[in-house]
Amino acid sequence: MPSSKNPPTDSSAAFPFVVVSNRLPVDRQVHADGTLSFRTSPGGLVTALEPVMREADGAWIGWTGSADDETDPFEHDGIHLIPVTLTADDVELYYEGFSNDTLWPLYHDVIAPPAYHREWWESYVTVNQRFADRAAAVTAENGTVWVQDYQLQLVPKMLREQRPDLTIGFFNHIPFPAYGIYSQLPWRTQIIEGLLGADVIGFQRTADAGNFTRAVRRLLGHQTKGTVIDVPVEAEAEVKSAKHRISRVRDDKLVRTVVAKAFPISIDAARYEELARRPDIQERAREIREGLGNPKVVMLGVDRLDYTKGIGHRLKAFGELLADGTVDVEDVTLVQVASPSRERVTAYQNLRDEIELTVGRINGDFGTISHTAISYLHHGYPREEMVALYLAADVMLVTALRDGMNLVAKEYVASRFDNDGVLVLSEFAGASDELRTALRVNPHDIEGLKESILQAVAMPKSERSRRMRAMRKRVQENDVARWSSSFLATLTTPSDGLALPKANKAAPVIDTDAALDEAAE
Ligand SMILES: O=P(O)(O)OC[C@H]1O[C@H](O[C@H]2O[C@H](CO)[C@@H](O)[C@H](O)[C@H]2O)[C@H](O)[C@@H](O)[C@@H]1O
Ligand SMILES: O=c1ccn([C@@H]2O[C@H](COP(=O)(O)OP(=O)(O)O)[C@@H](O)[C@H]2O)c(=O)[nH]1
Repeated sequence: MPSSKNPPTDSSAAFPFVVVSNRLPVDRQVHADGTLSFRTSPGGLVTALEPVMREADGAWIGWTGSADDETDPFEHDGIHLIPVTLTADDVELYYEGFSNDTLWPLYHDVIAPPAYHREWWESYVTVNQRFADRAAAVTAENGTVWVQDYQLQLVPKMLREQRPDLTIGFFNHIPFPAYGIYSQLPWRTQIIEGLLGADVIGFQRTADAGNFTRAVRRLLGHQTKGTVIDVPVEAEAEVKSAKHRISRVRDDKLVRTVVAKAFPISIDAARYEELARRPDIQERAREIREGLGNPKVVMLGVDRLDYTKGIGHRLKAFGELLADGTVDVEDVTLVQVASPSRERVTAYQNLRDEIELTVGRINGDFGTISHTAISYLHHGYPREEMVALYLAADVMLVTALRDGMNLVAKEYVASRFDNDGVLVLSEFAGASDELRTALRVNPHDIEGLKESILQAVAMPKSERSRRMRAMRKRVQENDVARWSSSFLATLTTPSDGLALPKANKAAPVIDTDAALDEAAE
């Protein structure tokens, strides 16, 4: 049932291509004097989708980041933005609760314990319906809707029920857990059914797609082959509208074919290199090093302050290196950007306390009047400053315990047009599938992490350059434009790459009108 918030926009505003994500790329802020300002929303989803949307003539549906904000649709940077209102209760139950205290820890291998509350689930259903209604109201006939991420997993099914004419894609930016973990979720079947409303479901890693497909088999018993899932067709409208994806399988059953496959996300690599080549940004990088007292080695960590990012493990390794004297505070400084995130969720508040206590202890124990061991920054910085930090850093530390992709790792590589710098990269971040010449680490193994940090600090220039060149090639070739075009190509040309079951091979596409007649007889 359509929800009352944000009633459908005028039908004249119909977009052939619509992206739906929890967050819009910017928070629109109205100041007391009536002036407006825009602040970039946190996180890699926005970093990745912004360039895609600037190229596409579509609309982006999402939340502005403030409770009870009833902002009308507006244009920003050439992108048409359509806000969805979240009340203070929605923020607490749907966003902070079910999305970030149930799904987030569950999907990140229960690093923190997920909480299961029925009222959070109810709010998740209500808010997903609101996003689906909004998309249904603004998308042109036979248009394409691309739904993003774990906050909106019910939207594909809800949207298909209202608008079977649409082509629907879904991309999951975070890991999809193994069935042994996923099966904890009291609403595990509803979520899988929600996702199967899409025609193509994208994941960061092949392992995530495999975990999802296994969950589909275990919970629903649907047939799967390779990346293709056969979903039995129930509604007549579905058959009539989605001809190209309907096929007949054994026993004359009609199925929709859904593709579940890895499409590793990336960044606008050329844009990062362009920024890194700017003289003012290079000057800023020099200033940063000077401000730190020109240490021999600058190490850098950049993360949302999130327990998945392994910031504590990184600090432990660095603290032990200082304690055992292998690293001298006069020579090596760690800059840790920990940008504020989900600050009302208890697990995030506890994490902040822990991290800040550890930083304080390490600085107190090892700092000198002229050198601080860790420069800790609890801020969110604009992209230009991020690039200056990347240029200033000899060693980049990405030690996530679990991470969908980690765009910071790719941004570091894209910015280092000088082919210098060493990336220490957790094997539990999606980026590690591609950046094979990084120093790959298991962040739980503190001894191994310490050894890798020492190896990075002492690495000869020729080896740094060889490793960085290989990673740069990969990031330049597989940039965000390639990510979106390969996803959208799979979405809009469904026969591409489909490993159809044997019974379908002779006639993968059927005459659906005739099939309906037959079914009616
Ligand atoms: O919107 P927030 O709750 O403030 O969180 C920010 C975003 O965090 C997550 O980002 C993920 O997407 C990145 C791009 O694909 C990926 O590199 C990273 O590994 C993920 O953690 C989240 O998935 C987004 O929905 C949030 O907007
Ligand atoms: O102060 C900051 C910290 C981070 N970021 C950006 O936030 C994104 C983080 O994405 P990532 O995939 O690494 O992790 P997520 O936060 O999405 O889990 C990257 O584009 C960073 O450059 C930023 O612009 N300013």
